[in-house]
Amino acid sequence: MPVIRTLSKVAKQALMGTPGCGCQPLTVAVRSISFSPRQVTSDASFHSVSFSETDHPKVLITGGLGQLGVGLAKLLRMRYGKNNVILSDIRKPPNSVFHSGPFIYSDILDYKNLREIVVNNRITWLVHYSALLSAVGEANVALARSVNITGLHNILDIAAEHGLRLFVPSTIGAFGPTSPRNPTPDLCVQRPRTIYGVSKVHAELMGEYYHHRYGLDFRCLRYPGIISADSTPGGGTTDYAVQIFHDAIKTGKFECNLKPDTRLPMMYIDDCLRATLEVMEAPADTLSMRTYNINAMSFTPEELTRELQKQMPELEVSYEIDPVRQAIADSWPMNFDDSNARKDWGWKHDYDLPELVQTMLNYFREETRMARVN
Ligand SMILES: NC(=O)c1ccc[n+]([C@@H]2O[C@H](COP(=O)([O-])OP(=O)(O)OC[C@H]3O[C@@H](n4cnc5c(N)ncnc54)[C@H](O)[C@@H]3O)[C@@H](O)[C@H]2O)c1
Ligand SMILES: C[C@@H](O)[C@H](N)C(=O)O
Repeated sequence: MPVIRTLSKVAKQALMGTPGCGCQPLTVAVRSISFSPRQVTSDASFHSVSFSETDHPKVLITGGLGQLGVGLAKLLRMRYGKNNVILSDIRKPPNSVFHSGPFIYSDILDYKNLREIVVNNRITWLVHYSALLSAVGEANVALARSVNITGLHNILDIAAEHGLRLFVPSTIGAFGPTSPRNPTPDLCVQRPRTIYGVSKVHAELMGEYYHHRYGLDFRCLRYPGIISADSTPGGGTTDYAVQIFHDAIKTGKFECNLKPDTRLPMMYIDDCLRATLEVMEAPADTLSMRTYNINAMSFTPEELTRELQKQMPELEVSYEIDPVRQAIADSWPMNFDDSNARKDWGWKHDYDLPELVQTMLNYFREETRMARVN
């Protein structure tokens, strides 16, 4: 009974806020009475690992076989050692991925399995990449709701129980038609019209709530559309900007599913992965917020085509608009204001449109050359 009374007092303080003091004292109060978001058995705290800044973190990446996970694992393994970064997914990994470092099956909807992986591998950082993206999410709302929302709840509880540092990416898709679109600041109206966007706003808010309520070290970046050469996108609205390179090299022709003047924020994968590493390593006291926009460039299909045609004048682009993707794109930011990330933890992108196009073409040309040699 006294515990319940103390808890409700703590909860009341959390809701009302304490003038002149930050969230830290509340966090300490909550932890000192061992209040965790989900009922846990007593052995859970025995297995939890405290991460000292001088140690290497032990990282688990969920949804790691998508467009971004393998590249992130490579970057983190270079920094923390091969065996300190575990990739996981529900799909079978290709040989090259399986032999490049630890891989494990993990379905984020299976709470016990997740917990077992975190405990047995003494995980200290969790990068939560599993999700259904915007276009596939609209095609399967029930599954998107389950993976993106129920799965996130499992991740938050596991991370809070085991004192993990948790990274969850958000997206330009977390904004909607009533948000300011050019530029979109960190804090503004967020009323997305896709299940993907709704689930990502939910993730931002839940992560920040767990941070204030339970002291969870939650970190979140809103990624723009990510462009990569050696991995394929998983069904998003910005995928055209990757597909155009494949088709340009293979056939010299591309059919674009967005209108020529659809402007969206975009980023080369190396910038995205480096930003993720940098925000994960940033000292907590540099983070004035827990969810940041990050930006690099912003372009339309027409502008991307023109940049490509500087090197491939024969490239032909036609337009066959997909109404679902177009409606999504028309509700998203055109430009992202990432001044807080630049100010707080020194975010700076390396790739603008010309460097992006050059790097992508170099990759595909080299791949074609190698294929001819073999
Ligand atoms: N790629 C982008 O342009 C972009 C932009 C903004 C944000 N993001 C975010 O970054 C993260 C990674 O994006 P991505 O492009 O690699 O996504 P992706 O769609 O390519 O990969 C997602 C992975 O999640 C896995 N998955 C699905 N259900 C699962 C489950 N139940 N348990 C475990 N794994 C499951 C899939 O098998 C897939 O490999 C996502 O959260 C996405 O929202 C991506
Ligand atoms: C923008 C991002 O979240 C993803 N590439 C999508 O289009 O759905």
